[in-house]
Amino acid sequence: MLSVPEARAAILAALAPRPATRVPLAEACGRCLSEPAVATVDSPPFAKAKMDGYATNAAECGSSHVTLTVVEEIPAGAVPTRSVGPGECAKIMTGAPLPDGADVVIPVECSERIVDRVSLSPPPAVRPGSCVMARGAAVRWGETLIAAGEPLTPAAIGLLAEHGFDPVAVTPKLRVAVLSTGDEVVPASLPPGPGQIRDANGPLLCAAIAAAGALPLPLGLAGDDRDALTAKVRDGLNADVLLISGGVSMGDYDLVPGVLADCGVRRVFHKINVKPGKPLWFGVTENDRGPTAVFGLPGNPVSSLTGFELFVRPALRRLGGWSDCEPAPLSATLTEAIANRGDRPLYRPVRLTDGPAGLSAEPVRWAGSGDLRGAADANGAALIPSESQLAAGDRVDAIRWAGCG
Ligand SMILES: Nc1nc2c(c(=O)[nH]1)N[C@H]1C(S)=C(S)[C@@H](COP(=O)(O)OP(=O)(O)OC[C@H]3O[C@@H](n4cnc5c(N)ncnc54)[C@H](O)[C@@H]3O)O[C@H]1N2
Ligand code: MOO
Repeated sequence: MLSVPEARAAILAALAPRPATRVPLAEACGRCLSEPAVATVDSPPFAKAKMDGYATNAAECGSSHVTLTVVEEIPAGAVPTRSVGPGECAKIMTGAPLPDGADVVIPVECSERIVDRVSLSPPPAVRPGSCVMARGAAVRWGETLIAAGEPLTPAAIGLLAEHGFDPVAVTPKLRVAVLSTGDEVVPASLPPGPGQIRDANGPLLCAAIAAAGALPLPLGLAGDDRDALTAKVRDGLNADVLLISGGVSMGDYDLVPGVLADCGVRRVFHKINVKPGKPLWFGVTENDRGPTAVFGLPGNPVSSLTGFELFVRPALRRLGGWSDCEPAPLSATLTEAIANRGDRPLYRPVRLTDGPAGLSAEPVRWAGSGDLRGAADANGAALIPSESQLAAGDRVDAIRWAGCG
């Protein structure tokens, strides 16, 4: 059986970033540029006033009182029509270009206007550049703004806008189909009959997909019937990724691996040495739309969630062109003793909290891979090695789940 790192490496090796698409900049947040963005202008493009006030030369500001002639007014958006010489200044608004001859702005609070002259009380130690943002202080033309493979943040979107990247070439928003299986499962909106349960995995996985910045495509439910399951799977293979929950283990009705093989999905691996999530199945297939990555996630809801965080999210990052696809490695201090008597490494739901002594991991009450109550109290998982007994204060590796603070 593959270890977690081996399984993740096999997934990342089997997948490649999707080809770029041009989208309006407003739709690009969270996605990756397909090539680096290079500055098209200096920023700011001209030396500009950082305060409303009077632009003049620092040489005029040597004494605590100085009276200057106001030669013009420069609102933001206007261009100075003349330079300022000795004994002169220009009234200027925040964001307006400095006139030639000026290298400081004295804030309006330090001034008293007398018709076309102004009496300034410059703050002590005014130096050239005071209250001025120099041309190119933030960015120089031609420098790399954002590398390919970095997910775009709101600030990055603003930076791209500043340099005219609209529309912008990014990896496409991934479409992720979600199918829940099992005769016992009914939609969450309906009352379950005897022996039945509501579908928790469909809504859980759709929420995790959305939190990962992809587009969930809910396919609903398929019972333990080979033909019905095959029809739904074929539908799901039109997406970039298909997630199927349930039916991947050893039971007589665990039809998923067989149906996927019938549908031409090439198995990369089945089963991982981890708890929860051991029976996870992963494969890929090619069709008219390009490759589809297929995950058979174990039916227990916390197994599906763990499988998503450990394997599906990195796969989405890989397809989305991220340069770093691995879950962020965290190290936390256990707040209480915890044992793993099993023979598989355990990703134990915990509450991760930042404190003065660093990150702590508090095990939540948890009854195992069917216990969503415990998982909902957690915001991540701590890795407890197989057959180990850890004490309060021991350090553990941890991961944070998406969408949890
Ligand atoms: N003989 C063996 N039995 C099992 C093994 C094994 O190695 N040998 N592995 C166990 C492990 S570990 C897990 S995890 C489960 C996963 O099995 P399946 O993926 O086949 O899932 P199901 O049997 O369909 O369901 C398991 C469990 O989860 C419930 N479930 C299923 N779908 C949903 C849903 N959409 N929402 C909420 N709950 C769901 C289902 O009713 C079962 O209780 O197999 C073990 N068995
Ligand atoms: O690995 Mo299963 O996922 O124990 O619950």
